[in-house]
Amino acid sequence: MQTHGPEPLAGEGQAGQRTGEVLLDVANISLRFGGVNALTDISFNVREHEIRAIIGPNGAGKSSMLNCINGVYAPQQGAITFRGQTFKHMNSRQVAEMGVARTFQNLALFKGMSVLDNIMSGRNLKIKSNLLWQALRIGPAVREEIQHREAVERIIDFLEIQAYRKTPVGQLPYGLQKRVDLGRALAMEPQMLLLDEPMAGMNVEEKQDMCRFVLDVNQEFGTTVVLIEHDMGVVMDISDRVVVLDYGKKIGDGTPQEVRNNPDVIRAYLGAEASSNPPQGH
Ligand SMILES: Nc1ncnc2c1ncn2[C@@H]1O[C@H](COP(=O)(O)OP(=O)(O)OP(=O)(O)O)[C@@H](O)[C@H]1O
Repeated sequence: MQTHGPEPLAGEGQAGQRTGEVLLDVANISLRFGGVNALTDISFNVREHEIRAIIGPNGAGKSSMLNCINGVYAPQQGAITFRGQTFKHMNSRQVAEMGVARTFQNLALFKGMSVLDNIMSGRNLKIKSNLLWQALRIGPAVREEIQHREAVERIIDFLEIQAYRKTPVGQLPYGLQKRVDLGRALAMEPQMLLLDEPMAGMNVEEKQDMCRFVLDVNQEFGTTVVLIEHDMGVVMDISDRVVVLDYGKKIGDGTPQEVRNNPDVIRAYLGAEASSNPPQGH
């Protein structure tokens, strides 16, 4: 398989001896919207168990990249290979079935439904019994429902949201809603989790909690994480490697330390009036 970017050997990730083989390989992706080149010839890879960040100024192409990976957008050029299987025209459901789950920048939860039911909705792909069995609550449907409920309860415990199990999601503070969104993605038991700005709009305490949960998911379940994040302190703290995009092009790729010292990256952030928020970390 073709690989890209600086190559730590398997097991040499920043966070210790835990990264493995290449799980996701993005090769020469280009995506256009009419006259806008959202992505131009982007290549990078993600290793098993890695936390890989995608950063860049506003409009750099980060969400577009995530949308290509999970089948929302079909790039005009390039190929994406997940677990050795290359997909060009795969839709979101097919990508999800392969083990890729995603959270969204703007929450896409069912606000009137309880925390429990929202997380349960993440199990849809895993429900095997047919609709008639489910409606009649007979046979395998009952056993299956018990299993799914147990899995959801484990996630609720893991995310420490037991007190809100029955609360309609719309009544929760924003930070907790983001946690429920993570829970719904985890309910798919994904091999790879795509997080689109998981800390956006959070206060310091909520960010610390979310960081802890992302690290715990990565370490306890071995889930590979790809995240878009604007908070450079968070990115520098929790990522093994970072891809930097600017105007749809890749301008940096490496460990947080390498990216922080990359003159192109510094220039892009300063140029994008982000001088108050260059990639310095804490
Ligand atoms: N569906 C679309 N139709 C037309 N243009 C789009 C579409 N999605 C993204 N773009 C354009 O592609 C470019 C990259 O946008 P994208 O949202 O991927 O950037 P981003 O790095 O995620 O930005 P932000 O940090 O502001 O969320 C922008 O110029 C944007 O206007």
